[in-house]
Amino acid sequence: MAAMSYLPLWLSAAVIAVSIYLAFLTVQYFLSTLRPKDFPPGPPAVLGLGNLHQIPLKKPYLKFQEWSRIYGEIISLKAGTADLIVLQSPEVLHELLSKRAACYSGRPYSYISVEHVFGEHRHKHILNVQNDSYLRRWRTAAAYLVGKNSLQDMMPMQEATSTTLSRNLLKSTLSETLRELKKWALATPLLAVCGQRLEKRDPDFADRFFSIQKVWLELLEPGKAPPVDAFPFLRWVPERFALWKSNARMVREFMLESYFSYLETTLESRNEAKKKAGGSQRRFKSVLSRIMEDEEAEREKQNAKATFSHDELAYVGGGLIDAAVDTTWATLSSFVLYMAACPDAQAKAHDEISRVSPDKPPAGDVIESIPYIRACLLEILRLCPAAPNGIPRVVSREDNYKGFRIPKGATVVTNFWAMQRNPDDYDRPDEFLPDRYLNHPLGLKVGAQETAAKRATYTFGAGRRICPGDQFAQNSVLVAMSKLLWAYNIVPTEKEPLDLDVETAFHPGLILGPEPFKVDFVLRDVAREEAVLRDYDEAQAILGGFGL
Ligand code: HEM
Repeated sequence: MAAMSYLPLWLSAAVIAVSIYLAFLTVQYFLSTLRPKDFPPGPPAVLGLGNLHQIPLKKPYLKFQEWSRIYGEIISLKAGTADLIVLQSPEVLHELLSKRAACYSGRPYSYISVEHVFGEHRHKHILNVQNDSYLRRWRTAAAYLVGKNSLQDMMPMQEATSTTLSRNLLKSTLSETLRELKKWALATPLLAVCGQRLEKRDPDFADRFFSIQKVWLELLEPGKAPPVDAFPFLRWVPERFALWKSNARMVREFMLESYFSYLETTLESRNEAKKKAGGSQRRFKSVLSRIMEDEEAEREKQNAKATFSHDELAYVGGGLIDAAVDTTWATLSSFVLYMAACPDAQAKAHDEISRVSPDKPPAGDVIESIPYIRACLLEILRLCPAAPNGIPRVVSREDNYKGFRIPKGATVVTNFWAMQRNPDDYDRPDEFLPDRYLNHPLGLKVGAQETAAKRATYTFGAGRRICPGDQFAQNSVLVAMSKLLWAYNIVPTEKEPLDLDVETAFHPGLILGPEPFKVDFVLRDVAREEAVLRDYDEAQAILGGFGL
């Protein structure tokens, strides 16, 4: 105060005003880390931190599940000043994401992704597309993965990559086995989306793809990347102290290179097809080539609808492939792990596949006649959802659910993990019991409440942003598993039982896939080797017939 008396009056007044303002901001900051009374319930928040210290950086869905038992189907958390809403029941998922889609279909802003990875293409990447007319256009285009006829057209591609996987496993050493599953997971959407065979790319493309994808997922993972959204000052740390900046650049460069290469491949094959027009060859139309065909037709019309630019198309293709690979890989790998760990279930699956396809590896249409293997897939999707917390949404305007206020700007997380392990719905929910789906189409236990919101799986999300690759992914995994089960016994390499514990056997990142595990693919009998090779040759001939 003594020092102030030497300052001119106006300066003293300014210092006091600034101090009051800063004090006000500080109080406001601290108060906004506490949960308002009318928000959905949740664990008590601490002044200054909210619930930040209680939200685990790894496998948060386990903690959310614990909280669902205490606080119910919808909880709210304060991550510092940010609001987080966790949906934990099919009913709240259906009500908010499907019925109130207008309010819950945007994606939250992520500084690292938007500013450092997407850059000038920020409005084109599906992970950052908001609930607007571009989303509708994007989703209409991706519908080539959804309709019944489109799924049928894709089937030869899924057969071909599954046959290649089965053939490659004949000669794979243990360390190569899991890599083969990854290559399959990339090869399938690559063929479907841009009509390119993985074998026709650089030999190191798959390895580069997976190492960059790992870096990319870590940049999205709380705990691996610094919390630059909660603490903006971290954005200004120079690159030499902020590894995430160079990692984001690496992801961005690979994204540009790969996305535009998918588009170039499609353009080349379309040009080739045009040159050969009138020839007898049937050509496969990938998702991107179908979109281009539609767009050309649209441009020829007067009053044409808006069409995609070259760059937008590259991002449609790239976004689809990126979203497909790790999720499908995780699902197939979990399936393989559970088959090896549960020999009784595998024996039933073997019986079923031998019944429907006694003499040769099954074709794609087998997926219509394997209810037990389908039940195994549903059980894998229930127990090991590849994205247990989905992809976050943002609330676009304030809403109210059963008297609870849901604030504008809150991030919404869907906890499929808790929904799919709820003992009120499922008998012995933590166990692998595929028969539950034979006893009830939704896998529900006797006496479980059946509401319109209940589904066989929630793993693909809900509402306007539901996964567009849902059926395509399920078909891919079913065809691959059918071919693998036809040819092989999947057995643990070592005597000890395989670990299935989510805490130790599964990766803690955003995608829930198994940590490396040891299994052998042992031919069920030697005669099957020749059949697998023949199946592979036939698939190659089919791809050749399609001009691939
Ligand atoms: C088992 C495999 C898969 C799982 C578990 C899975 C799961 C999911 C989930 C949970 C979402 C977020 C949905 C929501 O916000 O409600 C999503 C979005 C998405 N998925 Fe999948 N997915 C799988 C396979 C695929 C495949 C094969 C493709 C494409 C070929 C694909 C393309 C996408 C795209 C483009 C989005 C973003 C959609 C949007 O934001 O509008 N997914 N997926």
